[in-house]
Amino acid sequence: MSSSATDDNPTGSVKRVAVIGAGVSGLAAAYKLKSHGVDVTVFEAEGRAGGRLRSVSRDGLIWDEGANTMTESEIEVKGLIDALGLQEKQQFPISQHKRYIVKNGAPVLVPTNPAALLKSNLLSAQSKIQVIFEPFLWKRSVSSNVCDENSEESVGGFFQRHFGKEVVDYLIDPFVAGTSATDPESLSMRHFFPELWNLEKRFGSVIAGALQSKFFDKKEKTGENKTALKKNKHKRGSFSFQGGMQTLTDTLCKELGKENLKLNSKVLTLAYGHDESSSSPNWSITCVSNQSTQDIDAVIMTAPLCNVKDIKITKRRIPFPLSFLPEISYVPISVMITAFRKENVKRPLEGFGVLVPSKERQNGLKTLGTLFSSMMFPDRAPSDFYLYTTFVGGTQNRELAQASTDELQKIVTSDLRKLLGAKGEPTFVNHIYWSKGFPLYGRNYGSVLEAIDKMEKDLPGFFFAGNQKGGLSVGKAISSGWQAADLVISYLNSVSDKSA
Ligand SMILES: Cc1cc2nc3c(=O)[nH]c(=O)nc-3n(C[C@H](O)[C@H](O)[C@H](O)COP(=O)(O)OP(=O)(O)OC[C@H]3O[C@@H](n4cnc5c(N)ncnc54)[C@H](O)[C@@H]3O)c2cc1C
Ligand SMILES: C=Cc1c2[nH]c(c1C)Cc1[nH]c(c(CCC(=O)O)c1C)Cc1[nH]c(c(C)c1CCC(=O)O)Cc1[nH]c(c(C)c1C=C)C2
Repeated sequence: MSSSATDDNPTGSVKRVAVIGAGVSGLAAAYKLKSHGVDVTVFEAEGRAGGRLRSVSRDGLIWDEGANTMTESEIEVKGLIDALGLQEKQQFPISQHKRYIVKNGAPVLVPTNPAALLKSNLLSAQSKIQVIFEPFLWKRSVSSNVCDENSEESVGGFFQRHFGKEVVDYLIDPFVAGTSATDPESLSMRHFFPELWNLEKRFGSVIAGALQSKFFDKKEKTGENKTALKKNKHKRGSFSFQGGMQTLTDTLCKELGKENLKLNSKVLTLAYGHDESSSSPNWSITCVSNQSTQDIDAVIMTAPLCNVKDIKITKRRIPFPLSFLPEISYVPISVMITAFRKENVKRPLEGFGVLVPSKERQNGLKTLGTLFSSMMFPDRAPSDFYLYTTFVGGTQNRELAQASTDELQKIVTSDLRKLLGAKGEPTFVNHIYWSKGFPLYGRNYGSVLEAIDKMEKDLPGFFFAGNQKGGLSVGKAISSGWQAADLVISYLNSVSDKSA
């Protein structure tokens, strides 16, 4: 092992870290560790890197089979994109704020501000009044209003208390469908919207709390250069990259170097403990290809917990049973890519896409929603075609998620006919089925986080990252990888200090 003392590496012995999983969280963690002079190896079960970032380019079409867009909401994201020199490749969707929700069988433009919400016909007058009076009805002083701190209240229950059933049906329901393929009743408010959950605890009213905390944020931000904030205004909101989202993970792989990425290397065992050759305790890993890697100082795990359960872990040669890991529910989802000749789409909508509330199943609609992929990114299809990405299934219809391609094509084409006036059959179809698309942030999610904490506490140098800890989005996955790398760096420094 090479050794050279640097600021990042005072003891001179280069530390070795294993990252399990080459999805965006694992690659972000590995990139951060390598930037700090750590010898990092990423082990990936599949024959490709990227995980749920998977872009395809074929027949003049470019589409994403996993994540389609991301945002810069997390501070680590902008830094990473800048460090990778990807700003020039960022693609911001044309008219991305034009989003539609179906009401009474027809797409309605989603209002982008409170005034527009009050003018729109998405909500009835009664619901609008309930929204207007929420800040007054839910003042913190009326403590009976605020739910019990530890209750596992559902997202639907929380929003119905504050805003009524119609807001749940026509705003919250499509939002959670469009951001996690779930439904308001199956999600835990505390775990899926932790910020709003805390706003109610602090302020009572969600609206009053959001305004005040946004106000505080603004006050804190006055120190920042206001023009810089304005300059970056267009940077807010969703974006992708030229070639699709996988451009991000491909770039991370390039920076990491082929020699540090082991594909087709599903990790089977993790062993922690002393071995003869090393002075300090460390980890060893065996993979499906019978490769064994010794003398590892720390491990970052980004594989889904359902896969972690299959890994044999030992601690000082004693089995470390994972029976305490709770059952995690995953959300199945099918993604169907379709292309139609423009002359065969009578009512094309401009913008980001359309969401179908579960209430609209009564109008015969069966999909969760459709992204207007070539409207957002015109270079993704020939100029005389529209490209769409439609989502089917989720917790609202697990069976439909695993329907056949032919059956799904019928369902998707029928919905696009109703919503966009699509005629005939698509000229191109591609179907991807994710059996475990998303971890479900359900009401038992506290036990999942406790189990993750227990592993990190009981296994020295073992850290979790990924979309099961801290949120589903690409940005949150990057942030969790970044934070795990920081924890590893601190851990390695503390181990070095002890042995110095
Ligand atoms: C259909 C779909 C659409 C989405 N759309 C969006 C979107 O528009 N915007 C957004 O922000 N987010 C979106 N997401 C969510 C986002 O893509 C994911 O949450 C995020 O990419 C997860 O990254 P990750 O690194 O945590 O996990 P993953 O990408 O799942 O990576 C985990 C990796 O671990 C590997 N692995 C598993 N077990 C082992 C093992 N034993 N040994 C070695 N490797 C192993 C897997 O093969 C995988 O490559 C979407 C997700 C899906 C499924
Ligand atoms: C119709 C179903 C889905 C669509 N995209 C996804 C599903 C299940 C997957 C998905 N999309 C986003 C995320 C990240 C969520 C997060 O926590 O940030 C995931 C897992 C991005 C996203 N999609 C929508 C919103 C509001 C967001 C958050 C970021 C942003 O504001 O862009 C809504 C939305 N999703 C879909 C459509 C058609 C749509 C709105 C019209 C497709």
